[in-house]
Amino acid sequence: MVLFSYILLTVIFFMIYLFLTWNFTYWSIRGIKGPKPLPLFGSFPGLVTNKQHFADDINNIYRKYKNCESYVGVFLLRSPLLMLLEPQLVHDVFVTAFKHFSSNDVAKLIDKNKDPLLICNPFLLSDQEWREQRSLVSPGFTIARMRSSYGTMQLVCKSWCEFLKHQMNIHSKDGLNGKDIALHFTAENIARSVLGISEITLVDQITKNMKMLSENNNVFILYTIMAGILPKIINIFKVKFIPSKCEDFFKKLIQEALKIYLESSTKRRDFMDHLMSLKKTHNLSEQNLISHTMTFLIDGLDTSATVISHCLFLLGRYQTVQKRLRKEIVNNSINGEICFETLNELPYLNACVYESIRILPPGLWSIKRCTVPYTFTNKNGGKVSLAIGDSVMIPIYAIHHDENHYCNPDRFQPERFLTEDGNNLKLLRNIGAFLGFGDGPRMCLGINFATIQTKVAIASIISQFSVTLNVKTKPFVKLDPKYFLTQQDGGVWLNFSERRYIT
Ligand code: HEM
Repeated sequence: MVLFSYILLTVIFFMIYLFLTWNFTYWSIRGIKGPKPLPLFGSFPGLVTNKQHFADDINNIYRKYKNCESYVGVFLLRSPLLMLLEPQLVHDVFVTAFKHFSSNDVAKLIDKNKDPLLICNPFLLSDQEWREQRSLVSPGFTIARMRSSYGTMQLVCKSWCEFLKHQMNIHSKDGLNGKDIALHFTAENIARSVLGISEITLVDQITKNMKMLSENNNVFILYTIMAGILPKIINIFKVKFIPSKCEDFFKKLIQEALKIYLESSTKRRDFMDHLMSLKKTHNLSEQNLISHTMTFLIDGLDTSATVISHCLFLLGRYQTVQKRLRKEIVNNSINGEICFETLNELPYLNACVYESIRILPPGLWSIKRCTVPYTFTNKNGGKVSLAIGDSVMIPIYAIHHDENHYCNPDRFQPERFLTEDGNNLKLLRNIGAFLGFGDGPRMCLGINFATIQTKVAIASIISQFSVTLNVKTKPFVKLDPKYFLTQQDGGVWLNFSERRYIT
């Protein structure tokens, strides 16, 4: 009996082992090199063990192979991915060969019937649906529309700085949590300048619900892991991405915003106004209006807060950069305020924001699906042909930290984004070395709003406060393995001391 149980257990373990490893030859039989995958973990143990961040696992593979290969075969748990190591190939995927890779891989995990708030989000759409929805909303993101929200953004900054002074009085020893205060700002800013809502209790609830969605969405995280082990599961069932409680909250919030717009007697020229004109011209349903507005909250709130908190972290760590930035801001302010056109053209502020996004990009990697067969050529002359449904991984964080493109890559050095003709960013993007907002036809739709929102927040803080790192903050850049998203290890804790004399 004991012997029988022993044999049965061995057979079961062997079957599980076979199941977990049978497709690990996917790349080797195509002649593609890559790290030896581990059963269950695939090529990225950090994803399961939490010992190091998933993006650091990617970075290790990138660094090991980049000098001899243009791409390697890797496994996300059990799912095969072709990881690109040469920025030029990455640029091809985003721009020149876009039609071959026009879908985001994550879209396959979402069921739009279960998540009606996501039905119009361009990030999750493919083919004709994506083209239609993106072209419908794009005119809502023009610089002219952003300009019309700028006055409100400045008011939000004022109340945010007052909030910080108050918080510092209460928590002077512990410092303030950079991500929390940045989320407070982006939530209030989007609530007031996009939704037209100014009730502060709602702002707190927006932050709470967004955190639930991005940090504590355990069901969806578990489902993503299961889909990595059993890819076919996505054809059988999908889970809801937005928990019902959050969905109800956001739906009511946006319905309230639509009501405020309709009842207001002043003409607005903002994003909401664009959506309302679409309602008339394209017969947009209320559900579509709500979903387009939700895109702003889902894609824009946490990403911008991440950039603001990390930019403050790096400015706190590099005091000479902070002083130079303050000088630029103060010299270009009139009565403590910067006008919209000037804000857009401050070169050092721009460079600080882009350098923060380079060092700690909110999108650490990207996975694109092959939509039309495509062949990549390796630097050693080999080739690999991808079929529809194969996926490529773009190691954004690793490319941003590659010393071939950025010397001393961990150093915060905004000067690298300054050139006399101001073209350095364009150059880096064209060689596939800067991907903070993606590139090509699917490049971040909210880039104008995101950069203005981030710059106005940083300018207000730096002109009014000296920012230093609290002792709780680890000074060297390292991703926190406990979070799937971008977060400095241990969090960002900041001290703000009010500046009495503007110099
Ligand atoms: C600093 C803040 C932000 C960063 C760093 C950022 C970054 C990105 C990145 C890397 C992508 C993916 C591009 C790709 O894989 O092809 C993206 C897509 C997108 N972003 Fe942003 N984003 C930010 C803020 C915003 C805001 C405020 C919005 C407002 C609506 C927004 C809306 C979108 C949308 C709709 C897409 C999908 C575009 C498409 O697939 O056609 N983002 N963003």
